[in-house]
Order: sequence, then structure tokens, then C-alpha cells
Amino acid sequence: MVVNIGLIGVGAIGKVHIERIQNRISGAQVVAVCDLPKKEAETKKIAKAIGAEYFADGFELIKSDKVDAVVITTNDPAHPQYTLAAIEADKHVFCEKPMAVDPADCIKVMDAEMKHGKRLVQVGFMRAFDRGYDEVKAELDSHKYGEPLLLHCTHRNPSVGTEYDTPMAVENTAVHEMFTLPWLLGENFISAKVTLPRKQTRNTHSNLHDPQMIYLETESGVLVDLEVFVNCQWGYDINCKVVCETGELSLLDPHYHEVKTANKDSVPISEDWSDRFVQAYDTEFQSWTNSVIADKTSGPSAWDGYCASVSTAAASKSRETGKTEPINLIDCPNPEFYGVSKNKESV
Ligand SMILES: NC(=O)c1ccc[n+]([C@@H]2O[C@H](COP(=O)([O-])OP(=O)(O)OC[C@H]3O[C@@H](n4cnc5c(N)ncnc54)[C@H](O)[C@@H]3O)[C@@H](O)[C@H]2O)c1
Ligand SMILES: O[C@H]1[C@H](O)[C@@H](O)[C@H](O)[C@@H](O)[C@H]1O
Repeated sequence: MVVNIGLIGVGAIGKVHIERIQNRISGAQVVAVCDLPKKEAETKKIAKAIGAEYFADGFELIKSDKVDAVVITTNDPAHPQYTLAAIEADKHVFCEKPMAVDPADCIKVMDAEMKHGKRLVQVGFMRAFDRGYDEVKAELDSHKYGEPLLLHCTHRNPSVGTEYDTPMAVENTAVHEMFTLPWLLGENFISAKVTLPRKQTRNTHSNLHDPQMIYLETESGVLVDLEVFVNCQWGYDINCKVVCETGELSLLDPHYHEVKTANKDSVPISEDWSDRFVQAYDTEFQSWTNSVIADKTSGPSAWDGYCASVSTAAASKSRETGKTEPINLIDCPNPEFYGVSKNKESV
């Protein structure tokens, strides 16, 4: 079986995922694409190049008989409306992160999915498919180094555009860690605090405070510091160090060569997310395609999307109040449906 995919939002990652689906994923092809009217000419050109149908309206694309499953790669605000429409149309849907910025929208998605009776939603938290994170998780799960105590993380982008503002550092960028770190540790966060250093980089713009520091605490008391610095200039630099009782586990940036010359030894740093996480995205999409064919979605769920959004909402609130804010999750409405082992813990 070949899954016929309709993709909404042919921007930066939309194009990268189209290339991935057409050339590197088996069992799937893009048959329909859609974007906003202002991008009609470009979207039609992309449709023609891959032999797909152009849709001017995302809801029509979702309803089309030609489309078996939906990929949402629009900007964040449009994610929940299209996810809900895909559930309504009984179609599997891969939605890029965040599932929704507002936790209330995540609850609407969960309610619709549970009412529908089977999992249809996978959220684009691709770090769960990254070899580096996977190996760190395996080491942690082995308990060979004792219990995790502290995590030191950085999430750095070389630069961002002027449409990227202060809240996006948490809601669009740190949301990756808000999913990945609880997944890594097997427990949820209970509080968040955001601190803005008085001194900012000269490479930012008036609507963006950059960098920002986020402090998080988990249920068992593990402390996390996370630096979000999205105009760092030197590359796409993702780091995660887990300090355990008798060892330190570190994520490494994958690189495949080094240069030794003139008394220097250097290794390249990834340029952007598409390069740093290429293996993770490929594995994520192959796994999603296989699960659509089996009619059994299993990757990061709407519940995971909800937990991450509650954490980002608490962090955003902390930036405004200057206080440590609690991360209060509802009890998982259906732990069996969402593969959650304890009341709140995702597996
Ligand atoms: N998983 C990852 O690492 C990763 C990496 C990059 C982007 N993303 C996510 O992917 C999404 C897109 O990011 P991007 O960098 O490609 O942004 P982008 O701005 O380059 O592209 C977004 C596209 O969506 C279109 N769009 C916006 N609203 C729409 C609507 N209502 N209907 C149809 N089309 C609409 C825009 O016109 C644009 O072409 C974001 O949600 C982002 O968080 C995830
Ligand atoms: O949408 C992108 C994407 O999620 C990247 O992985 C992240 O590093 C960026 O900060 C974000 O803007």
C-alpha cells in the first residue's frame, strides 16, 4: 500500500518533508499540497514538479478522496484547526510541533480523538527518533550511572527572522525540550521559571529578547537549566548533558569529518535543524508511514503535545510574573489510549 499524503504549508520544513517523502520514505507519496493564497504561484509550481494536486483551501484538501493522510507544516497558529479537521475526516495526521500553543486547544484535539475511538494524531517531536537522544535514554534507563540529578541544555539557532518574537523562544523553540526531556527522564515537569539576562545579543531585534534562560524541575526533583539563544551566529547547536550520581551523559552533534591544520583541530557544527536532525526526521517519517499503513499511530501523541504546551504556557507566564510557575497537568483522560503508564507519565 502507498499512503497518499496531503501536505498543508509548503514553507521551509514543508519543502524539506516533501523531498523526504518523495525520495527517502517508502510507502508514501505527496499527492496534494496547499498554502495561503499569497503563495499560490509557488505552491502550484511545487505541485506541478511532483505531480500533486494544488488546493487553495486546507479543509478541502483534508476532505479530498485522493488524500489518505495529512501532514501539517503551517505556522504554529493553524495547527489545531487542521488537526481537528483531519480527525473529523477520519484521517491520520502528522502535525509539526507545537500541536497547539494553547493547552485548551490540545484538550480539544484529545477530546475529538478519543471520541473518534482510535489514535490518529502524531506530533512532530522528532528528537524521540534521534540516535543521540535514544542512546542517552538507553544509558539512563540502564541505571548504570545511578540516578539523574541535573540537566544542562542549550538550544541555539544561528539566527531568526523578525517575525520571531520573545514568546516564540519558549513556545516554538523550547517546546522541543518540553517534550524531549520528560520523555528522556520518564517523568513530568512540575515548575518553570524564565530569566531574561539584562544584557542581550546585539544580533537580536526589538521584539525578541535573546538569549533566555529557562529553569525546570521534575516530579522527582531533577533540576534542568536550558539556554535558548536563537541568534547565536555560530550554528545550530543543540546540547544536553545529564549529570548522574556516578557519570555524565552527553548528546554529541553528529559530524563526519574533522580538520587538523595550523595548530588547530576543528569539527563542523550543523547549520540548521534540517541538517542536525536529518536522521531523526527520516526515521520519524518512515515510522509514521508504517503506522498509517498499519492503522496504528504510535509516535508522540496528542497527550504529549498537551503536556509540552502546559509546560511552555507556565514558562511564558513566568517570563511575565518573574516567579516560578507551577506546571499543572490534568490527569491523563485515557492512559491506555495514550500509552501513559502512570496517571500523568507518558511512555
Ligand atoms: N520539528 C522541527 O524541528 C521543525 C523545524 C522547522 C519547523 N517546524 C515547525 O513547522 C512549522 C512550519 O515552520 P517553517 O519553518 O516551515 O515555517 P514557514 O513560515 O517557512 O512555513 C510555513 C508555511 O505555512 C503557510 N501557512 C501559514 N498559515 C497557513 C494556513 N492557515 N493554511 C495554509 N498554509 C499556511 C505559510 O504561508 C508558509 O508557507 C512550524 O509550526 C514550526 O514550528 C518544526
Ligand atoms: O521551528 C523551528 C524548529 O523547531 C527548530 O528545531 C528549532 O530549533 C527552532 O528554534 C524553531 O524555530
